[in-house]
Amino acid sequence: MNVDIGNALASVASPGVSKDSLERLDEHVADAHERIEGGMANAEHGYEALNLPRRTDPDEIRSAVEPVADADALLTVGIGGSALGAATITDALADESDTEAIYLDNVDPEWITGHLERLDLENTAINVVSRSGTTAETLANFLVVREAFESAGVDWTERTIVTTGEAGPLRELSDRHDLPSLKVPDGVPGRFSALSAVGLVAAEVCGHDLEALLEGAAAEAETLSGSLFDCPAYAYGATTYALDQRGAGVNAMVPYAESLETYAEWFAQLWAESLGKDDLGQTPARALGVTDQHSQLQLYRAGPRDKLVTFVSPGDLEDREIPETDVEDLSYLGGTGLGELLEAEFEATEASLAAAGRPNVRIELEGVDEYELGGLLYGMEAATVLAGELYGVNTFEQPAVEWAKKATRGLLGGGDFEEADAVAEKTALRIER
Ligand SMILES: O=P(O)(O)OC[C@H]1O[C@H](O)[C@H](O)[C@@H](O)[C@@H]1O
Repeated sequence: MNVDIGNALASVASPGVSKDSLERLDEHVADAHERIEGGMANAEHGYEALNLPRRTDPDEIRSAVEPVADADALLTVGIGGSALGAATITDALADESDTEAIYLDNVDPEWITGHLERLDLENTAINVVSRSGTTAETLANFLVVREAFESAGVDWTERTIVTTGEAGPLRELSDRHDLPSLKVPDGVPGRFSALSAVGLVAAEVCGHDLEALLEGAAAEAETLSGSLFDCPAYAYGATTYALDQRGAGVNAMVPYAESLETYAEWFAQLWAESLGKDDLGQTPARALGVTDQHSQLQLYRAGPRDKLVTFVSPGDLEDREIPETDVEDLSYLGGTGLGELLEAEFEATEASLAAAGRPNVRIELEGVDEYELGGLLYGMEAATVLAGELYGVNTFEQPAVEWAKKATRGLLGGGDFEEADAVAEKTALRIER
């Protein structure tokens, strides 16, 4: 990926960052890079994720999924980092696949029932993913899915792959039923695990090229260096950090490709959980080009000056011609392509923000394929790690999320957790109809 930070400069935007400030920040980038390189070399928790392009073994994944390789549908049961990386990949590359990829990452009972009633379970495979093996939503959904398979007379043990940590309830269950299983690599937090089995099992079942995904990521890894001016990922991490320091507390991720909508969800988790701590962090927002030009753009161009917009330009998409028309006012559209229109809208929107002095950054891809996607995922992970170093936070923990997990467990009688008491102590001021 390439990154263009021109529209984030103080000469264009406010808040903006001057070239001089970026040069001063570059000294901190050099220190941060040294820390990151050391962490990678010593396989330290979190930093190890940046080694995945070299460590992940596609053959191991291929052999684990062999028993279900012919599935018409793959039900991935997982949440957060155990679903969004895989979903980003299979949604982005969906056109190349005959297998329907479904992600059960919510416990909405009607929605789950709808999927289970609709699918031909005999030709459906289950991909259960949980790093900890204890996440209530994932385990509950798995129990429900399992029972649906049993009721339909389908042997779920023949149709299930498990990806989890070394130990825990899901590992035990997988051992007990002798299920094909893969391990979430040590030192790799869920939201950084897209390029491991966590993200790649679904990609393999859907027929995507794992080697190309990893090669794209490895090429991005090659760019990591001690200067933001030599490394697109660091340029992004450092610029967003500098803009946040100057008041851009919101980062709206706006891919200009329908296929990358899920990528914005993945990025939101990565950015929010990694950097949102110690009263610091930048709030990720999600939007889609061109659709949200007609809903959110007004706010981004004329609302409070607290936002950075990050565009993802997908490069050339396979175009579709817009037919000629004899309606005079529409004649400018005839003979062009939808892709051309998309590109023009993107450039116009980018220019409109710059003209209003609103900071924006452009991430450029050369198409949406495995190689480019691998580079994008890796690049944004590296950007996040770099930003975490600059903020001085612990990028790889998420203690604030654990609090609500304990409260939920306490409420359901799954143990004695003082966090659950806070639910009963809620302050109420209800206005009734
Ligand atoms: O993979 P799991 O252990 O099931 O965790 C799934 C998700 O749940 C948590 O609440 C964390 O905040 C996420 O970072 C994690 O990705």
